[in-house]
Amino acid sequence: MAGEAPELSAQERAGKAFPVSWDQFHRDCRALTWRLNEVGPFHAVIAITRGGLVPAAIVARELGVRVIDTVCIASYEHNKQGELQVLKGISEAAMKLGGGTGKGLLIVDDLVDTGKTGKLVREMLPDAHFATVYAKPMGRPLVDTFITEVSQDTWIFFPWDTALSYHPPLRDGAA
Ligand SMILES: O=P(O)(O)OC[C@H]1O[C@H](OP(=O)(O)OP(=O)(O)O)[C@H](O)[C@@H]1O
Ligand code: HPA
Ligand SMILES: [Mg+2]
Repeated sequence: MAGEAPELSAQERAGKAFPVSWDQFHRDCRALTWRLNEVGPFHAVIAITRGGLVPAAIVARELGVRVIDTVCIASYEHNKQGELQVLKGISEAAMKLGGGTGKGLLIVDDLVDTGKTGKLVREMLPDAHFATVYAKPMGRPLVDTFITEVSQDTWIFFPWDTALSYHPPLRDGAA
């Protein structure tokens, strides 16, 4: 259909790799907080698990927010997206802090890709501020604040999903 991104195979998606180190991730989260500090204050941070837990901890620490809640959503099996499953909704206490619509609440996730996860959480908290560290073009319109945009066919490798390992030289036989 016109205007829609073509379906990419797992290999194509994994082809353009964007590996992120712990150091880089921490820096990017701090940069995100600088921007969010202009928008707040926030009553609470809502982390979209699991990927949003790490940036939420860093952002909450920098902003001095001590109330942190989770919305638990699963959809990807490796790099293939399936049906979205809400495993746990937002707590009543956090809902109350956001006046039922999310006003004054900060939703944090590691990234938006297709935007499906972000859209679902935005529907739960329409007046909340939604921040991610990274954004791909399809999901970008859903995010209020982010730090780095990567292309739709890039796969971001987070430090908690990776480990240091041997990488063969580019030129055949150079090892
Ligand atoms: O914009 P979308 O295409 O919806 O994708 C973005 C979501 O996908 C990943 O979560 P995932 O469902 O893999 O779960 P995880 O956070 O537990 O790894 C990521 O952490 C975002 O939450
Ligand atoms: O690029 C990505 N990297 C890691 N997890 C993801 N979930 C959706 N897109 C991505
Ligand atoms: Mg996630």
